Amino acid sequence: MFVLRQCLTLGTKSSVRNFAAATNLVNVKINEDTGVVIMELNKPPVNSLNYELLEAMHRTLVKLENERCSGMILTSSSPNTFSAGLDLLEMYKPTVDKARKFWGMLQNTWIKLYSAPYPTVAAINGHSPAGGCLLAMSCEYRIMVPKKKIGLNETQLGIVAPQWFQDCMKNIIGSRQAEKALIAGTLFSSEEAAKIGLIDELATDKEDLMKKAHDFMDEQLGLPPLARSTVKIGFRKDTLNRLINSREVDTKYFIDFIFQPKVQESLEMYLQALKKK
Ligand SMILES: CC/C=C\C/C=C\C/C=C\CCC/C=C/C(=O)SCCNC(=O)CCNC(=O)[C@H](O)C(C)(C)COP(=O)(O)OP(=O)(O)OC[C@H]1O[C@@H](n2cnc3c(N)ncnc32)[C@H](O)[C@@H]1OP(=O)(O)O
Repeated sequence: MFVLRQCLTLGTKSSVRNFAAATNLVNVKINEDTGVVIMELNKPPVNSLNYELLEAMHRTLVKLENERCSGMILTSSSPNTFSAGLDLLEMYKPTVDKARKFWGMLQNTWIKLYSAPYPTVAAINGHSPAGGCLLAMSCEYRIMVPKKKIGLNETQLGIVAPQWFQDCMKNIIGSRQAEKALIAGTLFSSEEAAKIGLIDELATDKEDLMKKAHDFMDEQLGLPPLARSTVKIGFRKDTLNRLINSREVDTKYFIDFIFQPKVQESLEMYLQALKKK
């Protein structure tokens, strides 16, 4: 399979097609021979997840349902960051309507990504805090370059990782480790994340990252797809249903929380600190 992949990558015949996207916020390429898709987040400088980026991801995930997609590798075009998490400007002094629309799109995107029947790999080529970590945790397998940071650091910002973010972490590293990490808002180095199982593999560099992502994909493509996806969804259904059955309550928590003056103050201070860096 590896030889086949090399031929497809290096061969003269171009079997890779750009997947028509209505925006350049995501670059999507599908290998027409293998059906493997690479979705690259492309919102410089740090892929902060605003409504438009989430909508572009969601639209792509919906489109992939009608394509011969056998698997998806999620990565980023930024040299240093996989995703900086939710765009803080979506939470800082929004209108209620804007906040509601934003949160709804985040929920939609997560539900699609978490429940994708095909194998999904996060090729984490840079920092991946908070919502960035959520995206990575929603994939089935995580590979990361060295010396970057990943984790749910919301507490450090004076905000709270929603239940479904927390559930994703618990499912990966276990309840005790997750509780400690969530309370402290720990950002782990790539190396620490590998030790506790938050990521599955460390890559040596970006080239090795993509090679390892394709290796994982090759292994998965050798499995009977229906059996594979049935087991996957079986493992994920409780976490999915917990949000699906409480979307409205979850949105209300989000809105009530971010509109508190103390939370707005924390966000303002954090945004200023980021700008001053
Ligand atoms: C049980 C639960 C019950 C109830 C819960 C109820 C409610 C929940 C309520 C809220 C939930 C919210 C959940 C939130 C999730 C999130 O994802 S919040 C976002 C957290 N993200 C971060 O903390 C990361 C911040 N960014 C960084 O640390 C760094 O930028 C980086 C390490 C990612 C990259 O570093 P550099 O390469 O050095 O880049 P710069 O820092 O210089 O940044 C460049 C540029 O981008 C701006 N920026 C960075 N991150 C963000 C962001 N997340 N949003 C918006 N903008 C961002 C930064 O300010 C710089 O801007 P300029 O100075 O160039 O204008």
